[in-house]
Amino acid sequence: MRRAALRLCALGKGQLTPGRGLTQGPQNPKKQGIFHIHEACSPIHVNHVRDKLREIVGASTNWRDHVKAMEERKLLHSFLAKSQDELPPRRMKDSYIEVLLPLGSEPELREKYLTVQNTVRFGRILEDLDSLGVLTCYMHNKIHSAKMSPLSIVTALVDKIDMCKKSLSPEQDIKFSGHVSWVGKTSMEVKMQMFQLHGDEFCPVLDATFVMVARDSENKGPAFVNPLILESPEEEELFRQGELNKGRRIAFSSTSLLKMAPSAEERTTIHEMFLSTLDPKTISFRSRVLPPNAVWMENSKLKSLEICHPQERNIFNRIFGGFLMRKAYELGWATACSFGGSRPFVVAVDDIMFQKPVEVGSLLFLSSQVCFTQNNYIQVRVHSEVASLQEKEHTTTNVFHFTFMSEKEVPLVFPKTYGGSVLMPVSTRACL
Ligand SMILES: CCCCCCCCCCCCCCCCCC(=O)SCCNC(=O)CCNC(=O)[C@H](O)C(C)(C)COP(=O)(O)OP(=O)(O)OC[C@H]1O[C@@H](n2cnc3c(N)ncnc32)[C@H](O)[C@@H]1OP(=O)(O)O
Repeated sequence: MRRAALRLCALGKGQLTPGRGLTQGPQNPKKQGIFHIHEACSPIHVNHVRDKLREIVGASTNWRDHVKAMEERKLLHSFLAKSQDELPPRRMKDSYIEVLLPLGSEPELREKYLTVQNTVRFGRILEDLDSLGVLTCYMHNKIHSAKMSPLSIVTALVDKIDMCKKSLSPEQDIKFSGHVSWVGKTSMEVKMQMFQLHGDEFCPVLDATFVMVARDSENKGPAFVNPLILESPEEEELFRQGELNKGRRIAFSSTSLLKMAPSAEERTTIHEMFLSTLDPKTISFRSRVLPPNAVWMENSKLKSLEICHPQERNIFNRIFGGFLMRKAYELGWATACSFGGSRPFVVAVDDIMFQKPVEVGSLLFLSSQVCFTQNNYIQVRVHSEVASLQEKEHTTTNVFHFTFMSEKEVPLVFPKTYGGSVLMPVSTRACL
């Protein structure tokens, strides 16, 4: 949570420009990143991405046959490598894909992506990014002699998504691109970009970094991925960033407030915030009052429940990560909207960790709250838990962090409890 907080701090101070800046003019996407490496690529239609994934994995098209399809996948076990050295290295361009979302030319498709404010549903974009990320990884690990892959590739982490534009038009075509930019032993980092047609050029609107993990054919244990060969200084730099990201994630998880107490500076900030909410008319620690233009964090909460029907399954008969993200995002958006009292625009998404798969048939409990605000910015945390219909026990599957920009300046949020102040990014408060 603390890194997301620091990003908001930087946004508030104008230090951090999401992506390439909100007012970016038209650019030629072929000139960016590693685009020039694959000039001849023709984009896949967005509807074909899932069909391709289904073919690669051999997933059933109806729920009735899902057990049989999974039994067939067991046979692919023998194609799994015993070590990474057995696998041929791949270039970044081997996994490079472009996907077209023709909102401009296909009005029937537009309906699925449309908001009532005549913008594009970001939740749908999250679903497309998730599917594209997985397809990119299958391209990287493609066995040319086999139609089906022995790997089950799952989303482990949405490291970050930065929007470079406030809102997207539902009437202009969108193009996605993605490629594997770093590999470990069983994990891969994927970089994705999104562009929207403006005049006759595709302009950048979003940058995303996801981490995918390869599992065996039954999705029960880890599986090796093909190594990566680097062909230019640009690719070496992307790979180096991937290494740094891995190190940062390890360091970040070891400083989690679930594992260690707040630092002296953080404790001081928490205490000062607590003191600022004490009623000056009493000398009691129990008598709390809100400072002007502030809201108790607890009063910003919204909750929802989803039943995870088979329709929302992924190719491995678990619940599709993109669906979980869409539902969490929409609850987060509603939380920001009701808190700020005006229309929020998503600015960034950080650190969505997929800790456990969600089984089909589970009950999905989402709970969302504002955990920090600054000027027009609202940071929302959505916590997701599942329970089966039979067992009452709840298990956390994800924690989502969304940063929104509201049309109007928003109130401050104050935690009433120690738990609330730990959720609050104290390091961000310290930088106010
Ligand atoms: C039309 C009809 C339709 C028919 C049906 C088809 C329906 C189609 C509709 C959907 C289509 C699209 C589907 C596309 C698929 C989407 C994917 C998903 O949904 S997936 C669903 C959503 N996702 C899920 O459900 C996943 C749930 N999570 C899990 O299962 C596990 O936490 C785990 C497998 C991710 C890691 O398990 P763990 O025991 O920790 O594993 P290990 O210790 O063994 O480490 C292995 C490697 O992983 C690394 N690593 C680990 N964590 C992270 C991290 N946070 N950050 C970074 N890295 C991480 C670690 O460093 C190591 O790397 P390396 O050193 O080897 O390189």
